[in-house]
Amino acid sequence: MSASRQHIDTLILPRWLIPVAPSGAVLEGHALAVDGGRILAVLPAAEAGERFTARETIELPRQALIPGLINAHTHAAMNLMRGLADDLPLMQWLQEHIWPAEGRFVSEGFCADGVQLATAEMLRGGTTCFNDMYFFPDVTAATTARIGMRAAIGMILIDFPTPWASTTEEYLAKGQQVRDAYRDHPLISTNFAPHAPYTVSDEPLRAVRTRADEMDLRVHMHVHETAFEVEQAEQNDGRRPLARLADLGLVTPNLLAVHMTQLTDAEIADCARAGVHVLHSPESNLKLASGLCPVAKLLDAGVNVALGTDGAASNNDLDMIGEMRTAALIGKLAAGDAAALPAATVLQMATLNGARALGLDADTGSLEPGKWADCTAIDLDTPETRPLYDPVAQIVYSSDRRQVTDTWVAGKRLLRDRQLTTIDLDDTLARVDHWQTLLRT
Ligand SMILES: CSC[C@H]1O[C@@H](n2cnc3c(O)ncnc32)[C@H](O)[C@@H]1O
Ligand SMILES: [Zn+2]
Repeated sequence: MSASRQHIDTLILPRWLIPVAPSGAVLEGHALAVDGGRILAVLPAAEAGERFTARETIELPRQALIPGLINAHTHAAMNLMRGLADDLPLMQWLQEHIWPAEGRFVSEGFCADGVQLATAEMLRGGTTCFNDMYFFPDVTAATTARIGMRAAIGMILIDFPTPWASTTEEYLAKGQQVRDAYRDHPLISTNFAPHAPYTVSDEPLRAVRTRADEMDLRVHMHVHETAFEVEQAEQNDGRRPLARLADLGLVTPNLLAVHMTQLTDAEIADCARAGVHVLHSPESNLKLASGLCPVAKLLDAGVNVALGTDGAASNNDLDMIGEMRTAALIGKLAAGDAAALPAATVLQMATLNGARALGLDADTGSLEPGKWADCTAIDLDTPETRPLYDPVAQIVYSSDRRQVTDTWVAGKRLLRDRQLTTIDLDDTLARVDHWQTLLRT
């Protein structure tokens, strides 16, 4: 009998298996079969016993297994600036605090240590993939690949000199080097990341548009974050930033527009027609009092909306479970409709929609055969999450990131029973202490 069974790497047997796609069903008594880092099958546990023998069988009798969460917008290394400048509006926060600190302290070492802290936080919170926009993207990519997490790395661009590059040509050339170094890497992908309409002028944006079209790469950018941004653009340029981006040929299915708190109904329809993806960061929008993204309207119009935390200096955490709860609650308020953004929709925003935005949905974002085994186990057998009528509602509305017990990326268990397997936490925190002492001066 066993001779006819296929020998595979891993069988995971959770109490609830929530694949997100092809259907939003919650499966009980099912198994996830993993081999070579990829999902081989999602099938009834009894059938799994008949079809497979596994090198490792992992029983998770208290847990729900979901696709790994995808943090679709962050600045990972900014974890070292968590709490550095709070309770300020965006432009004062950036101009008076964050940009001066970045000019003084951001370096290869800062980014390596900041990314190590951020990946530790994300893996402990069930996130398996993040989309990053920050200086030294080469360091972010190398650190993330060493740890074994998945990331989309932004080839950043901004009109002023920074510790990473000085001129448009240098930003683009150094970005291209990162792209070349990680071409075909199983964990690292790249995109263009011009900072925002108010910090990148037309010529560099034309260069991005040409290259993004040629390479079919995403363009990740903060857009319509605040009313001030839109008003300033109207005064200075006579157009709203989105209209300027459209004139530059950037409003396409490759645009990943972050924030989008200021949108007319006509702009929502334009985004839907153009296939723009919106990366929603509700907690950063709340903390900086930037505005409300009309998520329900965007979803109703057919826009793909994914979820991200933004950086830890404006959130102040990289907690995607908390972000789901906030997105659901604020989404209902913004829509004036308690039925808007139900839990299953928000879970999809934090998983499959993120993968779609990043162009990674053939590889991750749901628990389907052929995709990488990027998944997260959440203990729902706790006083805080009982009684349990609906596991998806319980994850979004009642659970906490500390209930995440295990996280896998490409079949590798990076968090095992709450212990990180590829990150030395003591070393990470010692490095954080060093930066805290420096930044405090
Ligand atoms: C060019 S690297 C990224 C750049 O963006 C800054 N940043 C972080 N969060 C935000 C935000 O919410 N809006 C605008 N800019 C942001 C970060 O500090 C870096 O300078
Ligand atoms: Zn941001």
